[in-house]
Amino acid sequence: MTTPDAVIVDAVAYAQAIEDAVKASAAYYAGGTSVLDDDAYDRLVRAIAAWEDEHPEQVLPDSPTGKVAGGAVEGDVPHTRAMLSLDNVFSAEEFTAWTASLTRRVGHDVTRFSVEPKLDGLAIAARYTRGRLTRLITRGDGTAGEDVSHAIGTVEGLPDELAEPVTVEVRGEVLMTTAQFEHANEVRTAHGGAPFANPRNAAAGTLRAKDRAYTVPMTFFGYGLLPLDDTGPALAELLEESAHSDLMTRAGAYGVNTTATTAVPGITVSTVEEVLARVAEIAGLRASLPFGIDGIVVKADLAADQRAAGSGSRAPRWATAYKLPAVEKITRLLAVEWNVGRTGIIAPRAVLEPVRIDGSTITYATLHNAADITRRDLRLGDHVMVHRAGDVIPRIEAPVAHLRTGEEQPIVFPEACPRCGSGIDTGEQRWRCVNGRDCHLVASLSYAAGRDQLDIEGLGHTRVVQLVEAGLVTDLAGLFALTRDQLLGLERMGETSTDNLLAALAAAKNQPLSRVLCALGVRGTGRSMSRRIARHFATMDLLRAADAEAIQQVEGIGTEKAPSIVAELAALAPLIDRLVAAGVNMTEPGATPPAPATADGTDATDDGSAPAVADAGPLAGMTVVVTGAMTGALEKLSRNQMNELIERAGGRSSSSVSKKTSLVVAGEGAGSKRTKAESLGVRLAAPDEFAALVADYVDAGPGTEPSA
Ligand SMILES: NC(=O)c1ccc[n+]([C@@H]2O[C@H](COP(=O)([O-])OP(=O)(O)OC[C@H]3O[C@@H](n4cnc5c(N)ncnc54)[C@H](O)[C@@H]3O)[C@@H](O)[C@H]2O)c1
Ligand SMILES: [Zn+2]
Repeated sequence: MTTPDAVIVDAVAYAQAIEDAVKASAAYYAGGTSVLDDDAYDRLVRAIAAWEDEHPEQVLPDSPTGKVAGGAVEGDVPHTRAMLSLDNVFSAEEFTAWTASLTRRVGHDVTRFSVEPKLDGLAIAARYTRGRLTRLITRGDGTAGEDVSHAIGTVEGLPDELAEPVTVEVRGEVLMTTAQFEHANEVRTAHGGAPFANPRNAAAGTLRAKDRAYTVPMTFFGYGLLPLDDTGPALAELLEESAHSDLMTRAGAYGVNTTATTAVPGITVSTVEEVLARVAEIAGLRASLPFGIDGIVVKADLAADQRAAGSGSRAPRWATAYKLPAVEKITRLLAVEWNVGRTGIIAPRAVLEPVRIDGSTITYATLHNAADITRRDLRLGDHVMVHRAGDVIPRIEAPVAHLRTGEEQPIVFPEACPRCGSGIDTGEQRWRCVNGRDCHLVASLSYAAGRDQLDIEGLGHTRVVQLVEAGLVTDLAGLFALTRDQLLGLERMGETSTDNLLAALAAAKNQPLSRVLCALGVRGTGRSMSRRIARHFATMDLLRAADAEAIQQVEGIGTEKAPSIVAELAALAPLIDRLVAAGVNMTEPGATPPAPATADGTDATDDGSAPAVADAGPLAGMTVVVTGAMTGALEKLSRNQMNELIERAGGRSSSSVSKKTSLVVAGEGAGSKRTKAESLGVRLAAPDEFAALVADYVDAGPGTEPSA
């Protein structure tokens, strides 16, 4: 209930709203997919009710308000006693108010409540004659339902024969458990049918379907037991006078399934506080239940109290549904991402148009595997029913196929591992990178060897795969332990390439700390962040000694990122130690280490001496943006190397031009950034001019100190 109700402005909109609601209800109760999720439907009905309050003389006969099933369903088998809906409460306050009105109607405080889960299926009346199940009837409009006796034998928990030869009517909910729902959709799609949107929908559709080529099981939970016309007078009276909880015990003894068999059995309690405690308990178990519930039903347990409270035309006054937040919403599928897990499993993940479900905004949902996508015929742009319960990862239940516009696009499956670029083993339902558990290693080594990190020439992706597959390297440090013989033993590895690779590896050991950090792949720190950290701490030792608070001194690192960087570095400690042992440089040339903190925790520089952070260099205090192609002395530098150069010279590199930019180095072909700099009056420099400005820093290659 986070979205406000729609407001109906005139009679035309009112009539349209009624038509929409009736159509949605008809689909909802018949097992079709409603174009509205429950929240949207409830909001629409509330808007209709609000308009009717203002215009009581214009209420249309089709209006869903005040009717069982919104008046959208009919039936031709009369019920012995009306099968009603339930009124709702949404909070402890509303519930307490409800008990107060119950007290008024009954004439005294109700001191025995029955509390049971509100099962999310559909109501059914099962008639037993001398112990044999003879007829199944849906709720219909409440006074008459539809005969669905064809479903006898497919509903677990509703035995063909009771333990006693009694003539009674059992009422309860038919639903599909999560497992039954998945099975039903498998069978259904195998028969060419469209998958059901959710278990409730599947149960409604399955119960009403006649002459299907297949049957799929459902489950029944009883919550009512009453006499039929030919029930013997003694039993009839007993049933009329029994408390709800006793009727449930009796139903169980007859062999009917009830909530007593679940993790959330119906119980009786005597106070409002106890009811609320049980509500909280059931709500807490909701996500772990093997079937859906959408609330908790609270009933006056004693027959006398129920009689005294009576019933309205739509709902009894002696019971109410304490509704839980909806766990399903309709939203759109925008994209599918493919992520590689620790074991190399490649799993699709749905990117959704953000939608609020049960208090959180959902933007991703699991999609299990590729076959699952195909089976459910999901397409990009589809409206989809998304389910989220508790902390369980949200999942897409099904596309709302009749909302398709024709603009939907097929979902493209990856042809290579999205992490390491190797092949994909599609032999099983769950796709897997051919490198399996080593996928991550291949990817992280390839990344570490990349041009902007350790820049190890000759160590491309294929070579990395080769090294990993041969078992020669198991982590980054292993690269530096490779021997000439080991390399020569590899396929397509001649003397020259071996020596070149060894030389490249030796040179890589002299890369500055910023690049080593980046190569380590510390989560949350890309290239520029690694540079900022390295310049701030100057040495790996000082960085490793820093706590979260100290790391927050680095620009751009906040309270969230800092502890995670500390944790990552701690986890990487053994690897860092091995890199140090292998002789890898762990200092940042040109950076001055921060001054140590004094005993009282303040910076030593607080006494007015020079600030610890190096502010020397020709670019001190400047923010510099590079655009276009570099020429002259800078020609060979990649964009990343240019940024390194700027930072060595005391500046700050940035990729976008703003009023805060101090200087834009505009090379050949510079376009919009140059124009923007001009319009903002930001200083521009040609590559040669800039090269002269930072001349002292240009040649400061890996591991060398600036000549200044
Ligand atoms: N999405 C749509 O288009 C659409 C259309 C119509 C209705 N709806 C939804 O249906 C709901 C209202 O419909 P309703 O009248 O079928 O249900 P309800 O919420 O009014 O509840 C009454 C029903 O609860 C069930 N129930 C479950 N456990 C029970 C228990 N322990 N004791 C007694 N009854 C129990 C019974 O089937 C009973 O008929 C609304 O929440 C609405 O959002 C949605
Ligand atoms: Zn891979």
